[in-house]
Amino acid sequence: MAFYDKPAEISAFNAKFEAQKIAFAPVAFQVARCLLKFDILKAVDDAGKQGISLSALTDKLDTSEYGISVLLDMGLSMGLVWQQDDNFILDKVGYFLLNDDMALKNLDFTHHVCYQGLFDLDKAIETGTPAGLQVFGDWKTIYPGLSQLPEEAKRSWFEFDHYYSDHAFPEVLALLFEHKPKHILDVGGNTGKWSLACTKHDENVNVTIMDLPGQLNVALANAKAAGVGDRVHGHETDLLDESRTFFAGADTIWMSQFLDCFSKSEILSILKRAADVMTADSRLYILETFWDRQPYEAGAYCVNATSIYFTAMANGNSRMYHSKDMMRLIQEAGLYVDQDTDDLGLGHTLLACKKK
Ligand SMILES: C[S@@+](CC[C@H](N)C(=O)[O-])C[C@H]1O[C@@H](n2cnc3c(N)ncnc32)[C@H](O)[C@@H]1O
Repeated sequence: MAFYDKPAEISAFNAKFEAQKIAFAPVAFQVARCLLKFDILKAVDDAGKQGISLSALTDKLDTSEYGISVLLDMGLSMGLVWQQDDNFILDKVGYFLLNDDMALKNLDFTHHVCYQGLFDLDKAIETGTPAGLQVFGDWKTIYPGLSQLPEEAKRSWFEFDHYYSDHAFPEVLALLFEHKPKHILDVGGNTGKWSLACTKHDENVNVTIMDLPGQLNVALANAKAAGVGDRVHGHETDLLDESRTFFAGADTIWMSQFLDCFSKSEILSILKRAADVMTADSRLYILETFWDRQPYEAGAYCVNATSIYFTAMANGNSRMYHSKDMMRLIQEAGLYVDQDTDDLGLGHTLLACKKK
């Protein structure tokens, strides 16, 4: 990690400007979203290097002249567009907002899942509960409610989750199958994407998905539809209930983007229960995005911002961890890290653990 280890080199004058940007950050966010939603940025992009005037944009688009002008003027201040004479021209940040799929997924998730609930971030911090989640329902954590979220929130939650894991899965699949697993326990298997990838990769492997009932039903239906229903099995559980033990028939345990859904004490309890069903030959794989292991500062920014989703919306007590915290918990649970691989997928780390 080559960032966050020295004070910013910035003048007081510019630092004061940065403080104003933070004060108006939700405004900037919603302006960016509207410039995308109403195709204004796209129309500016389509106009190329010579750009396009406000009146030409008004003729072209369904949005009012007032709407376009007020959004684009803020777009100038945000560096999304620049102006030459009367024409607006797309600038670099605007280009990436329009074309970078990670920025689009993050924006979509922030708007549909987090935005309203973030109003209650202070209450979440004070109470250690996901106080923002009440905008969607009365669940203790977001996970039992995932399949019942409003349509747009549900779509963007799954797209966000899958965007990150989909990028990592092809690379980690090869690493996992180096050890020729026969039966994989996919803990928090969600919609079954990993189980389907494993059963496609190896025609003999079996997978048992352990998850809450809502997700498990969807995952098993997906496995059946993919023709691998006989090799993808279900084990319904709620791992917040410490009396629930792990499925014991697997040689390999897989936890992808899973432990970040739990507090440190919950992780310790989960890892101890995993260790209880492991033998000296078993392997437990943990795939996570640790903020300190990101190759670029942009990655650490996204990972730390995602932590706040866990605080306000998901459960009020979990986060994207520093890798040292996870290492301590792994040790305390009676396991050790046998293999530690960074820079997989989009800033993912794979920890292969064995029993001490
Ligand atoms: C962030 S998703 C990870 C999905 C998938 N493993 C991936 O990499 O894309 C977390 C998963 O953990 C499950 N989960 C959350 N809380 C749980 C609990 N208390 N018991 C069992 N599963 C839980 C959720 O239902 C969800 O499927």
